[in-house]
Amino acid sequence: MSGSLRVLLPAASRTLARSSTACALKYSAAAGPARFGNAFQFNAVRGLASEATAEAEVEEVAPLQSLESIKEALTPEDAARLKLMRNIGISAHIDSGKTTFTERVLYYTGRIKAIHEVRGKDNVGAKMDSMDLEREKGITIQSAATYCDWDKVENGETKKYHFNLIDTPGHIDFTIEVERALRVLDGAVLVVCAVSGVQSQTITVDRQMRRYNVPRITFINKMDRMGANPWKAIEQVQKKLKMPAAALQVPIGMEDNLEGVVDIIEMRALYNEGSRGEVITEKPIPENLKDLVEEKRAVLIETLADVDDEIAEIYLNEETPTAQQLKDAIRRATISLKFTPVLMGSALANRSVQPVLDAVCDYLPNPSEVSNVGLDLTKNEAPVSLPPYSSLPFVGLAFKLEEGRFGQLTYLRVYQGVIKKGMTIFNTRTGKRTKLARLARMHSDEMEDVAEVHAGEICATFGVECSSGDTFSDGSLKVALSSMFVPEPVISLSIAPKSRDNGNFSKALNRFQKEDPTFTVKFDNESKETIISGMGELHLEIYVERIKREYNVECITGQPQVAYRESITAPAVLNYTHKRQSGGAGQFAKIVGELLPIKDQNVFESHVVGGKISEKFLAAVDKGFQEACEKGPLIGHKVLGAHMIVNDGQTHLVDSSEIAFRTAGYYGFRDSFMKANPVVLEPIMDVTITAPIEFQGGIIGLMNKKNALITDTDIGSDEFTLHAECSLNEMFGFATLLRANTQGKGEFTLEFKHYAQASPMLQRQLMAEFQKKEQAK
Ligand SMILES: Nc1nc2c(ncn2[C@@H]2O[C@H](COP(=O)(O)OP(=O)(O)OP(=O)(O)O)[C@@H](O)[C@H]2O)c(=O)[nH]1
Repeated sequence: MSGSLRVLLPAASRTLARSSTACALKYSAAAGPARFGNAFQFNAVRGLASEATAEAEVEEVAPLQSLESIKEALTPEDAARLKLMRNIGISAHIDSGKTTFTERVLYYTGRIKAIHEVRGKDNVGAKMDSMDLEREKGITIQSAATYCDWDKVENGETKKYHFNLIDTPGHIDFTIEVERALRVLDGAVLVVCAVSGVQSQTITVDRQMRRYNVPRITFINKMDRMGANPWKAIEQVQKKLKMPAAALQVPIGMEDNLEGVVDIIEMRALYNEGSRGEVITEKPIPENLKDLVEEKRAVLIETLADVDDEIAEIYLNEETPTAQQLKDAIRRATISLKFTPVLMGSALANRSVQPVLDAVCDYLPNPSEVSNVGLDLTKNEAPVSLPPYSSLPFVGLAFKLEEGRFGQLTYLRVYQGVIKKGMTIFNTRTGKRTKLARLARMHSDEMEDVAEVHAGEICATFGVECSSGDTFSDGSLKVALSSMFVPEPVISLSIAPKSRDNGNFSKALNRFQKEDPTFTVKFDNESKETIISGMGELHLEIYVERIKREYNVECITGQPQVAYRESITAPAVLNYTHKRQSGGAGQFAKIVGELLPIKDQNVFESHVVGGKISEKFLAAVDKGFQEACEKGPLIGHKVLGAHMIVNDGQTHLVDSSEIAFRTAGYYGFRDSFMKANPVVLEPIMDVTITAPIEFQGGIIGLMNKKNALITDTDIGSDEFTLHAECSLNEMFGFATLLRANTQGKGEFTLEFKHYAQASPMLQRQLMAEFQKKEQAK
């Protein structure tokens, strides 16, 4: 995937992405989940984080300031403020009920006065789905940020917790939104459907959360549905997500008769009463549930004993832990990513949402319990920790850009210090300074102006020139939180406005490109076409629709095209001389070396000794090589997997120049490439299809026809899920096909898996098409 970063990120982030990997092992798990500035570091340390979890005693990352000044920096007011703050996301498979759940959270916390359903009859739509398109399709496309306060009673005292909440989309095509949200969150609620259990997207978001070390609590929703089975869902969390999990509750009644839950830690029954379930009434545990409660409490203790030393000791001594001991252990194990506590209820039926809010306070970390790591740009990008204390200099990350009614809106997470209206902030990538005219806290598409925002918080600013992923400081620090993991676009299509462009078409493309790094736009000089690329058909379809609705520009689009890659399968000799003698100054450059296959990246290396070719000329060869990799010789697609080594060559005193060496790099590569057994690679996708059981045979037949490799099938009570690997090429138009074959009841997701060699027939066909196009020029 490194190729994607090289292509998609601005130059500064590129350097960070590469160099920071080297210091990845300076990782501290002991202090809680460490967040690195860069996803690649996560990949590098993920093994540590997920396998050894918090036991991994790795060197702690030093803070920017001295330890003494850090200690002094934490004022008692700040400590109290942070203790009551939670930055959380809500993630799940499509249609699990995230938006419905969030709507209840906003209602119960008093943030909104009425509940509107997703695709509800009142035509208002849920608060968090603010785009028209979202309300129409009933899906969440953009993540929306909001905040609310939750009054929690602790030992008879009411404490006001402050939540920053991000609703994230479930569709794989909008996966970058999920990645962005996770980067800035300290914890998450994973919503799982009580009937469907762990689904394909649950696994994807879980993987994303692991990448960003986000602790999570699990909420099993839709307990009011027929066939709801929380125990099966928990088993799936353990097996499919490979995460120790246990219920903290037992449902009172099921399906239509769901009344509330038994809290098996405090041993009390909690009933939702009132027309919106807003009143929680505590009662003794119903007689008929006592055995089940005992059984599930024992399971909870046993599961915790496996992941927490204190509970293990109590368990081995055959003692019973107290409620407080259990709570402390759950908190420790959840924050160190060793366990996920499971709660259950129904958002739609207004059952048992409030205990989830209590669990967020009890078990998810506050910003000071997550160690965030930045890179010190003045010290060779050495990792530095950024404690969320208000008295330290300001550092913030722009994690999302959005064109709002009031101009460009930039969402910021404040990692350190305080951001104030009127202050000048400094973009550590571009060096640009901006005076902050406005600062706001967002509530979906509405906002509330504020004068200052403290460390740990999320806010929005206006008119700040930047790209998504840029770091800001007050000017006294030069640190970068660096970029997020950016998946590579796998699909492209040509697009043109139906009538003459009055500027709106380009405006729309510029804006979407800036907001969404997985959406790219380029102009193909040869075909004179504008090409947009993205993560799937739906992803691009949504943008075409938004250009029409938001910019009033109807577009004509071409057939979707697969992003193929060209690669080599054997080593080849490099020996190329570029010589030109036509009047004026001549050109001369000779390079000798080899071309080798390498996995998932393109690398240029020089082994030239004794200054036979100067550094300047070698850099020019590298440029020529990179240029050639942009358009391969076979079918004009990007090259992936080429390692060019130059170990010898020749220069001419007068005729050698950078241009000459760049040309030699370009043509030398192409020449060797053709001798290195070249092949075309095509994207292979992970396909997950869910549909009612009666369609199983038909769908298997459909996938066999597409030469898909069926890797797994799961049969539920009324639905089945099929997992397969299939080339993207074969999956075009699958939405229509699946609809037709399942009476519109089937669903599927596609996720890029890897590149694999295309069949000889497809290669021949693509090459013939390319040659025809070249000849027609
Ligand atoms: N029976 C039942 N239906 C629910 C429940 N929660 C949500 N739903 C329904 O499930 C559907 C999907 O709910 P959403 O809240 O839009 O789900 P989502 O996860 O936000 O969906 P995306 O944004 O498309 O990913 C809607 O029709 C809801 O009314 C529940 O607790 N019980």
